[in-house]
Amino acid sequence: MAVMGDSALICSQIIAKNPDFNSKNRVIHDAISFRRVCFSGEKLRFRKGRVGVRAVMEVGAEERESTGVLKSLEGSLGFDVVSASELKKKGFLGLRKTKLVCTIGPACCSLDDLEKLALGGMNVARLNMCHNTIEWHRNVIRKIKKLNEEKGFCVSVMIDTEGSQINVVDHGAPSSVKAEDGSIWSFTTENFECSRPFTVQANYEGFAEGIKVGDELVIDGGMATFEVIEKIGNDLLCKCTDPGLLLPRAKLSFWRDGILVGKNYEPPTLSTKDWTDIKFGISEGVDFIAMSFVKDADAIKHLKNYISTNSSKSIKVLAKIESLESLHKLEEIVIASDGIMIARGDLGVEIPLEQIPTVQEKIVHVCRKLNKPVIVASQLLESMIEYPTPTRAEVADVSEAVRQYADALMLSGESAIGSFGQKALSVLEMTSSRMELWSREENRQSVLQQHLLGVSLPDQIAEQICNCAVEMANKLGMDAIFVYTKHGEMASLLSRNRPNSPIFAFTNDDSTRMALNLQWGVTPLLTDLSDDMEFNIAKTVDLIITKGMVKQGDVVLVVSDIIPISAIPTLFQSIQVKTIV
Ligand SMILES: Nc1ncnc2c1ncn2[C@@H]1O[C@H](COP(=O)(O)OP(=O)(O)OP(=O)(O)O)[C@@H](O)[C@H]1O
Ligand SMILES: CC(=O)C(=O)O
Ligand SMILES: [K+]
Ligand SMILES: [Mg+2]
Repeated sequence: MAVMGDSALICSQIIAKNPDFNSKNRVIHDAISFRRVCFSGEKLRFRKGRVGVRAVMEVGAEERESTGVLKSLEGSLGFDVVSASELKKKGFLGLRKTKLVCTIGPACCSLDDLEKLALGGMNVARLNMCHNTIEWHRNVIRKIKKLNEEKGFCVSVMIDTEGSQINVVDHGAPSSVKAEDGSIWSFTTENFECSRPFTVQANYEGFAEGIKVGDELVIDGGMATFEVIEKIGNDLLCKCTDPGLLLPRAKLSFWRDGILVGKNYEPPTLSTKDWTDIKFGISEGVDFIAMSFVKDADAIKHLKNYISTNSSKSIKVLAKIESLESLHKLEEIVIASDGIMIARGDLGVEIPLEQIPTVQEKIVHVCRKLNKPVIVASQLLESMIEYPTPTRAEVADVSEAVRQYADALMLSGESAIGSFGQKALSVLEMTSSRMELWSREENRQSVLQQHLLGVSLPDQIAEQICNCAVEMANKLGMDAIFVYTKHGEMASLLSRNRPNSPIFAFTNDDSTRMALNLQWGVTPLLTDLSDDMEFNIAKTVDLIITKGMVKQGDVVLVVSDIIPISAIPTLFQSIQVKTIV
């Protein structure tokens, strides 16, 4: 077995490097089903029996902690540094369940800043391709990967496409411009000199197509409103009817009789620039691509097909719900995608603001029903872009998203350009941990409504096993759930039930590990998995004991769906209970 070979190598390295490794380094080990005292340097017999292999593991783990030389042993357990230290400090129930996404921008792109965000609990770094150069993004991605590799973090990378919304390219001023009541403005796609006042350049050639005199042009969902008074070729002459600010890159939408118009002649979901950015993301090995302004499932399917033929690694495609159309086709989009982002910023431009809370709750619910991770994004702690404390209303908004059981929360400008990005992250971290604890203590968890996802019998069995496992873990107050999973399916089915105990997902697939970073309550661990499930379970439980992460009396529920060693072509799906003695 591969694991035995690796262990033998590690053991001989220890002996060679540490001739005076003495009895003080003795590892006294309480394991599940046996007790064994093992000395470093002891001649270990390598045979198929588990005792020999375990003994080597123990010596190796102790050695790594005393000198930090043998990183491969941390690898054999697969913990990232942040989860490992949280677990040691706070115990199983202290692990945060809600995942945190930070948008990386000029305010947090140095190696040092990124490391601070990683230490602060950032699970996913988001790069918005609307801003900055490809070179800048490449640099940031490489820094994150370097931190993961060299410092033991596990931060996934997401790129977010620019998308094809109609927005302002130029309004003749470096920052914002005020539109006064009754003032007349020309909206054009022509590139003009900065000296031309009252002129706004839009980014899309066909922006005025289908627009009629009398239609309303709304800026950023209500920052300012104009009435179209004349069409001159491709240009629109408009009168300001509701004064306000025009910001750089402000979004334009058209309304007729209180209904959004102009959707038939909008540009495609993925522009030429988006495809360039997607190719870049694939070449840099990002973990997620978030698609802006998704209209239907087709664009998602198209991108997923493209990735499956053009990327050597599996990259998850997230659909951003930020238009009226995407709300109308919500279920088909959720089914087609690998996850959802509720992009409340642009969504608030297309639907009345007072509808955002209920729409958010509905999307979170649909995602949980269909088992897709969901991110709540935009303006969570907006005031922290400028101020060091959040408003009470912002904290309440964050808590509500956690109470709704969103998988993840996202910082945008708060981290990208804000002065208090790390502090904003710690507000998310503390607020979500507090709400999770309250929900558990008050027994507020909402039970998953029965909705069978699986079509084939093995899928249905997996789903039922996960539902039962969580029910059992909650009822019996189990300390942790361990799951062994190749593609993350079982882990996500467990997460979907939002158990009280944390889920440790052991996988030997790096892209599965990085994708699980977005799933509620899952700590993904990259580890060697052998075909022998009993061996995997024994090995991982042992290592966790050795590293002081469990204590006597802890009860762990183990769920697995890996083909057993006999290579009989059947899936072996099981629930086991392990008590640490
Ligand atoms: N890479 C970057 N370089 C420069 N500025 C950035 C960068 N990323 C974000 N920002 C700034 O942070 C602000 C918030 O960022 P974010 O990407 O969340 O914008 P958004 O408008 O919510 O997203 P989207 O464009 O996807 O709708 C942006 O308006 C921009 O000023
Ligand atoms: C995140 C994003 O795209 C939005 O809120 O519009
Ligand atoms: K974007
Ligand atoms: Mg958006």
